[in-house]
Amino acid sequence: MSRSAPLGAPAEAQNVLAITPFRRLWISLSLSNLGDWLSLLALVSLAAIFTAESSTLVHYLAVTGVVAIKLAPAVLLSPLVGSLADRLDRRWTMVGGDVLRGLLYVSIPVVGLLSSGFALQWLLIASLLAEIVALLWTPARDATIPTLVPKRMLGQANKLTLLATYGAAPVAALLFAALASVSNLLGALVPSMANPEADVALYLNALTFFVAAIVVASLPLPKHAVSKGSLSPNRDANTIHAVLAGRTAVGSGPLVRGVVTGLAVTAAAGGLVLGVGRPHVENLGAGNAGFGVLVAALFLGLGLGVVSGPRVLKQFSRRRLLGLAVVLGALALLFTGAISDMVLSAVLALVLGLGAGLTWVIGTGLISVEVEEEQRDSAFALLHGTGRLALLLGAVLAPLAAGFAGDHEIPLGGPLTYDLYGSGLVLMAGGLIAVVAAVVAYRQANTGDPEAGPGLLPELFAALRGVTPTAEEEEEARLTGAFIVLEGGEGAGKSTQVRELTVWLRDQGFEVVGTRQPGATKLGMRLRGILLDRENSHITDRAEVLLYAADKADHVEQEILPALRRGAVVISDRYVDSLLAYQGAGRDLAVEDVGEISAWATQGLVPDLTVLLDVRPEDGLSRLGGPADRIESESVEFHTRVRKGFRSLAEANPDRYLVLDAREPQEKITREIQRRLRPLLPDPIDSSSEAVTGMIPVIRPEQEA
Ligand SMILES: Nc1ncnc2c1ncn2[C@@H]1O[C@H](COP(=O)(O)OP(=O)(O)O)[C@@H](O)[C@H]1O
Ligand SMILES: Cc1cn([C@H]2C[C@H](O)[C@@H](COP(=O)(O)OP(=O)(O)O)O2)c(=O)[nH]c1=O
Repeated sequence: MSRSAPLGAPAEAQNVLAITPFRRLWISLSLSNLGDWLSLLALVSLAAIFTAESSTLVHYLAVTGVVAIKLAPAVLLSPLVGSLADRLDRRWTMVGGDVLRGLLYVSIPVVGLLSSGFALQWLLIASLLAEIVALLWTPARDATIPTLVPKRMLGQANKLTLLATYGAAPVAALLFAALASVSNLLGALVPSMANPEADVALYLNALTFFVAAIVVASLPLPKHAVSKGSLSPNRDANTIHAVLAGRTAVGSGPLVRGVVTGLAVTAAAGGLVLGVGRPHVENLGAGNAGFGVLVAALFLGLGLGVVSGPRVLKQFSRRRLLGLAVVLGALALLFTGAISDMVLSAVLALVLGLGAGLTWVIGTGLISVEVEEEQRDSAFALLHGTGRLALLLGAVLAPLAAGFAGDHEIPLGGPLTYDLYGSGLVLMAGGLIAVVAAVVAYRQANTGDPEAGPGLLPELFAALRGVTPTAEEEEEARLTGAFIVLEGGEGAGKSTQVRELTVWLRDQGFEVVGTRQPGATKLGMRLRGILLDRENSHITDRAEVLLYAADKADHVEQEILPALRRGAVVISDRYVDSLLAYQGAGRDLAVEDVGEISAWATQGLVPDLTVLLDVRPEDGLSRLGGPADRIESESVEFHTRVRKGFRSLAEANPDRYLVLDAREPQEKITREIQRRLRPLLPDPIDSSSEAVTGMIPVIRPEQEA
């Protein structure tokens, strides 16, 4: 179906959480992730608290150090450690990893208590060790999921894992804010704690890891052969490699460049807020609670953007919306820096997260629809890689730059002064650069848009009023199903295969529409009656073309297009090739003329795959029972021309055809078609739901057990 988007996902009726081992693993993952995010906030806060008395530069540098240690290993080192992880037992890697991380996090406040001089150093060392352990733990987790969940439910399982990973962030941030707001109480209860909220966050964090370890230890995991083969680093996990390899995808047009630039801008903006957020809220007079709220707002906005993206302004150009989302994120960053108010900063962080989330879903959506299949994988790899690198660079460079810029008091004359802090300066400067880059991204994404409608504002107003810009655009956006056609001469076995495939696909949870031409609609039934009635031998060749074409027009508009818009898989017994072969080649009319008429009648809808069951007319006709209809009773020469017609159509377009010998046993033919169809069916992971940030490596669709 040349106009369509990728295939629709199977309607997943069952709930993957009903699988007990997966549910337990998922709970343990959610706990570990919650602990992980909590530790990021606690460590940044501790680093800020430990250096509160030091110079501004040291203060900011300590924050830089923690952020770099928490984020960099996952982005830069995962391929090296990932291949080592393949050689270890998964269960014990996860259990050991959780226990070790728990112990390391407990050790941070304990060492702080025993030797305050060594506290900051140990904090940095222990967090680095914990991150290295996490690098081994993540691939073990990723490889365990496919062993617990049937293949067809992997997509759902991966979405839930992503939810556990990123959904944990706002929960952890709010929890941290809550802890901070009761810190006086905590301090009074346990007077020996130097930094109550950060210490309690770390103890809680350790507890989540210990519980996660117990859950995983008791999981009934199937034994797996520990890989002893050569090291095989996962290409996608290596961010730098992915970015380098994906550069070729940039050549595929300004759209990819626009999406990559846009994501880099919003990811870096998010990184800036993570990086200088703690010192920034301190400058605004809010401590740890403010930092928790800021991070929670950022991630809530992100989640909101990802979830609402596909539904926002449905009738508005996706390319323009992408550009606007990037601009929105950049402006939010600029204002966060310029406005010294905690509540407004939190609202702006939410808007920034929203912009980043929208950029991510709209960008990935555009790439999966508009980038050629061969380029698509490298475009996604490039997108993931740049997003993660930009986030890391933003988060690490921001406190560094803020430290060098320093905090200043600008006299405004008289007793009035304006406090210009390094953190605010970095956010504003970053915001300015981001706005410029966002405008570039907007232009790139909208260069050469074949469907560019009226100007931005008229289209925006029209979309807000709910006016459809063009009927075509709307259709384009909505064809998400798959269209498969079976063709061939009389008695080739088409109806038999349509039946088999329908059952097979329904079993996998797809909505399937098995249909045929002519005669699938009310009008079609009447036309079929006229066309196949042997009494109607007077029908002229041209009239015959138009009658079959009328059936197709009705069928496409009333049945096929609505089903494809719903995301169904449509399998049709005969389509336009029958018209070209029977009326074009068979009747000896000009195939080009017949082609034009059928393209007009079918609104240009082309199948994703046409299976030609090739059969000699004598063999096919001999399989049929009952009296021959008007077409079946044509001469063998006519049917031989039809067969040639089909074969030359398939030869002219081998990518879109599967030609099979109809004399083969029926089951073998079914298997061959299934094999060809499988890669066309939806990927178990929905690419639009993949990770936007790089804290934890992107979950890969499938890994061999
Ligand atoms: N691969 C096959 N080998 C032998 N007979 C077959 C095969 N596929 C189908 N048939 C039989 O041939 C006849 C015609 O099949 P059918 O699917 O109705 O063909 P079509 O729809 O192409 O006219 C049926 O009796 C069917 O059982
Ligand atoms: C769809 C279509 C069918 N036909 C012919 C082929 C068939 O002989 C007839 C449809 O009959 P049908 O019984 O559906 O085919 P089969 O017997 O192979 O299952 O109409 C055309 O000539 N042009 C067309 O465009």
